[in-house]
Amino acid sequence: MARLFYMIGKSSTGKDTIYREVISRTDLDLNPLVMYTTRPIRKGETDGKEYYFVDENVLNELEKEGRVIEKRAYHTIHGIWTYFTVDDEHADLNRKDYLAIGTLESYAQIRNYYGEKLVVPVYIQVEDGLRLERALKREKQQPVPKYEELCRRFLADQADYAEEKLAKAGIDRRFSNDKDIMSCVEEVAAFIRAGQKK
Ligand SMILES: Nc1ncnc2c1ncn2[C@@H]1O[C@H](COP(=O)(O)OP(=O)(O)OP(=O)(O)O)[C@@H](O)[C@H]1O
Repeated sequence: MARLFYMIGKSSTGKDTIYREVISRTDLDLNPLVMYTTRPIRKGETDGKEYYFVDENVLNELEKEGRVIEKRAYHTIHGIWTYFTVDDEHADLNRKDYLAIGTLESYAQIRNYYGEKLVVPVYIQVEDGLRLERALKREKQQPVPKYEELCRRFLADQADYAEEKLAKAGIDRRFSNDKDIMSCVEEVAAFIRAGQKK
């Protein structure tokens, strides 16, 4: 049976980094399920890789066509950034295994859309102080660091990933990325491999 391994976690827990490592493991044969966003592209990102970077008009068109599975809008200090998943020609969930990154909320909606058996959550966590340090270091490397946005996201994450919400969504397994990134990658890869055999 095909599966969608859905990676979630607060900002700067290492999801993108772990995602890149895990998806490159040819033995796992995972396909990317790339989401869409209206947020501006960051330095080092590629359209169609981390996200499809589109504008509001494209989002409105896709919604009219009934192809938006889930969407979430963030009221940032730079305007509204919408992240969304589209039932498009890239998703062949009947035959292939996929790896995606999303939020706890989008996970719940995707699971409702595709079903519990198909969507497997992979929750990444990092101790908050360490996570804030990593977020700041990453932001400093941007041409125009957006520190207010970093703080907003940090605080929003505390509410979005509250323990009761994790419990309600049925997240019982956690992958810690407090230490060396590769040990977390190995743990996630082993979990996916075991899930593929079930
Ligand atoms: N184990 C680790 N040790 C040290 N630094 C790490 C580790 N894992 C990730 N990082 C660094 O932490 C920063 C955040 O990682 P990354 O961008 O992958 O997080 P993310 O969860 O995808 O964040 P966001 O959701 O905000 O996009 C990056 O600069 C990354 O290089």
